[in-house]
Amino acid sequence: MRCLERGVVAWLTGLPASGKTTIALATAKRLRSLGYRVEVLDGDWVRKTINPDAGYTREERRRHLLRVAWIARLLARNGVIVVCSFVSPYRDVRREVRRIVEEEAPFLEVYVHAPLEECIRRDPKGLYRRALRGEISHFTGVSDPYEPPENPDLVLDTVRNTVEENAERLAARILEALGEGARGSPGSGASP
Ligand SMILES: Nc1ncnc2c1ncn2[C@@H]1O[C@H](COP(=O)(O)OS(=O)(=O)O)[C@@H](OP(=O)(O)O)[C@H]1O
Ligand SMILES: Nc1ncnc2c1ncn2[C@@H]1O[C@H](COP(=O)(O)OP(=O)(O)O)[C@@H](O)[C@H]1O
Repeated sequence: MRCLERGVVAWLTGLPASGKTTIALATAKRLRSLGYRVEVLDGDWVRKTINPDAGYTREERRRHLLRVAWIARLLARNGVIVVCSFVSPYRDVRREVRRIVEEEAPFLEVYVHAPLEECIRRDPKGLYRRALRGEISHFTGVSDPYEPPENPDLVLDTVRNTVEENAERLAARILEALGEGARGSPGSGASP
């Protein structure tokens, strides 16, 4: 197991069904196989466990995401690589998240991109179908806005690229932020 003095937070933002969870898990698997300690904080999981009362109004999402930012910060300052996957649709809230994390650890904003029509086509949970019928209020992409990042650290296109290609790119970007070198080879800059 590699021991980093300080980790990093990679924050995946994108529409529902854009591929955030899938990429987060594939990236974590890849980094763990290289010996890094990785935590994935995912919207569905956090909403089931830590934040069971969080709803989807703007203010509820903001409170939910700022709590996650603090958890991610604590983990990262203790040497854990944290991959967060949240719709996190509002630019100003993502800015607040970055500010919280960057006081103690590097932060990467990662835009997981697929066009809305493709997300609607995938619809793995059937939520777009329900939202389009008017059964879910404040549904991102349908009845609530998604504000794309203006200056993301990385863009992952989930139509053109496979899950594995995107996971490889994200893992490489994370290792770069850690100063670990592109392939994370042993002895390439890990903290003593
Ligand atoms: N109204 C509404 N808007 C957006 N998403 C909704 C909504 N209601 C339920 N869901 C499902 O909840 C997942 C989003 O949770 P997040 O915590 O990532 O959202 S947020 O960052 O607080 O905006 C999101 O999961 P993902 O598909 O994994 O993104 C949806 O499946
Ligand atoms: N290149 C890709 N990257 C990620 N997901 C993809 C890709 N191609 C198809 N998918 C599918 O899209 C869906 C994305 O779902 P999920 O990862 O839960 O997205 P999100 O967490 O953004 O809601 C999954 O069913 C996944 O198999």
